[in-house]
Amino acid sequence: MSTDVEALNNPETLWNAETVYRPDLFKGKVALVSGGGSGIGRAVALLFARLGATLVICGRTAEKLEKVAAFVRGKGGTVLVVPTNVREPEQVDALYQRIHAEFGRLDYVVNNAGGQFPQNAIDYAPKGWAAVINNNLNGSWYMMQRAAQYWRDVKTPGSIVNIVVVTERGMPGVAHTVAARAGIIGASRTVAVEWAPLGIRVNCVAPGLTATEGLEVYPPEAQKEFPLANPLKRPGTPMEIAESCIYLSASSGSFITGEVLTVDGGGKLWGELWTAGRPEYYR
Ligand SMILES: CCCCCCC/C=C/C(=O)SCCNC(=O)CCNC(=O)[C@H](O)C(C)(C)COP(=O)(O)OP(=O)(O)OC[C@H]1O[C@@H](n2cnc3c(N)ncnc32)[C@H](O)[C@@H]1OP(=O)(O)O
Ligand SMILES: NC(=O)C1=CN([C@@H]2O[C@H](COP(=O)(O)OP(=O)(O)OC[C@H]3O[C@@H](n4cnc5c(N)ncnc54)[C@H](OP(=O)(O)O)[C@@H]3O)[C@@H](O)[C@H]2O)C=CC1
Repeated sequence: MSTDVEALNNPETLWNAETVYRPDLFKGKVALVSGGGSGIGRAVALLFARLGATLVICGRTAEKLEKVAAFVRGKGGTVLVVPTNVREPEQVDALYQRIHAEFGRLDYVVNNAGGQFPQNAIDYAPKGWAAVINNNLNGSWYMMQRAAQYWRDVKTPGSIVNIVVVTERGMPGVAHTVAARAGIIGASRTVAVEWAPLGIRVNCVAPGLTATEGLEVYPPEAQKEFPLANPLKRPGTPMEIAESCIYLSASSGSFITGEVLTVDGGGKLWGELWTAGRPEYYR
């Protein structure tokens, strides 16, 4: 892939990238981004911070989070780092308690933490299936349910954006994650109705192939075919996904709930993604 993944994910580049949003959009607001230490999550976190939000980032690896935090603090922003494994409900609970103790409010959650490995579904070990479901269905659910409980208890409105994958045509090589994300999309549509009386909006962003360091887990034969992923014949950028998350979180999204915003360069209409390599039959 000729795309310069490192440059597109460089914090300074992201911080200075053009954005359609005004600098004080989130002044006085608090935003939580899971998986904020790398890739899409870092881009979303940096954009929230740039637009004036107080930022909370979580993920399993403290060092990655601290690097992002140091960068934002260097720009004058306020950041709280809470290392958290979203698969552990007690850790998720402690995260929300900490946010309340530090800031006394929370306005936006972008539920981005997640991941999977490419393998033909017929070969999944039960432990592998369970790990991906735990990460992407259970972990995302704990994060969104706890956010809703928080907003119910403090009686303030809130917005959740769940990062999922494009599920319409499935995606060979990652059936486990497609199953998990389809579950989150279904849950989001359902709780969008249940939680509307609480002033809580719940939406999803479904990125297509996006240029992050996370793509390194895919085999070279899959990477070679990345330009076939969509009619624009390029990966999306972390900034493009970040701006779509801001669109749904901010007042631009105030009449949108239970929706899935697909940001995939048209990939669900035309494109091929063989994440574990293309089988002979389809050559
Ligand atoms: C072609 C491009 C695709 C574009 C679009 C696709 C949509 C999404 C793209 C992205 O998400 S990009 C990147 C996002 N980041 C990641 O995916 C992070 C990397 N992945 C992981 O960290 C792991 O896959 C994980 C399983 C999610 C981590 O969970 P955990 O730490 O619990 O797992 P492990 O202990 O490592 O493994 C548990 C279990 O899982 C099986 N397994 C893990 N890796 C593989 C593998 N490479 N191949 C086959 N099986 C695997 C295995 O059963 C493991 O158990 P043990 O064998 O270790 O006992
Ligand atoms: N890049 C792409 O093409 C696409 C990505 N996505 C999704 O977007 C999201 C971001 O991916 P991307 O930025 O590309 O890849 P990354 O691997 O860079 O991001 C995943 C982030 O999630 C964190 N994370 C993973 N598991 C957990 C966990 N159990 N608890 C807390 N944090 C966790 C990771 O941090 P740590 O390991 O330190 O915990 C990491 O920061 C993922 O959900 C991914 O599946 C969806 C479609 C396409």
